[in-house]
Amino acid sequence: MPTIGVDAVSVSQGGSSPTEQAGCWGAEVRQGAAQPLLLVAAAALIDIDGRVLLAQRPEGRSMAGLWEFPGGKVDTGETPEGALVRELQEELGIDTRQSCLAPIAFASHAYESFHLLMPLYACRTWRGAVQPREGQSLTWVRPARLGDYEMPPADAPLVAVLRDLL
Ligand SMILES: Nc1nc2c([nH]c(=O)n2[C@H]2C[C@H](O)[C@@H](COP(=O)(O)OP(=O)(O)OP(=O)(O)O)O2)c(=O)[nH]1
Repeated sequence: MPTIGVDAVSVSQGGSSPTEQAGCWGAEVRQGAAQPLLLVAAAALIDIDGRVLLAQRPEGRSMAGLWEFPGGKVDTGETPEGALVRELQEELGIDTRQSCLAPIAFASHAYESFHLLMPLYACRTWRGAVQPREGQSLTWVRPARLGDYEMPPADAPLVAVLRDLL
């Protein structure tokens, strides 16, 4: 059986240069010099009614006003899961050390000054009551209504996965 070489595949894609190709989410697929990679861990907290928690990014931060999944940057020496447990305690006052943090999707998105790599974990149980510890607004959203909330561009694929999953 004949094999198809890489050249043949390139031709079938239209022959545009790699940096001009659009990804499946309309984002530019950058090759060559990469921006620094930023690792962020985020959670889809799911309540007993199947709603997902979104937090609004406060004034003074990048992308202020947009709704996001709770979480934050993974510090040096931390695992993504460890960082997430810490962030959920800091931001929401909940304890997820004994929780099942199930990886369900990840975002890989080129922002202007960094490339975001963000695993998303589903979490259905935690200790304590969810509270906005950092002055952020919080809302519980049915999966079908996630599209009503303006979120960072990196989150679009994650919303699609959640809608399918829940
Ligand atoms: N937690 C979280 N961050 C997200 C999401 N989508 C998305 O693009 N991000 C980006 C925004 C930030 O650049 C970065 C998370 O950083 P962070 O929350 O720990 O820190 P920060 O707001 O102080 O970030 P920054 O102002 O320095 O940009 O990931 C999301 O759904 N959840």
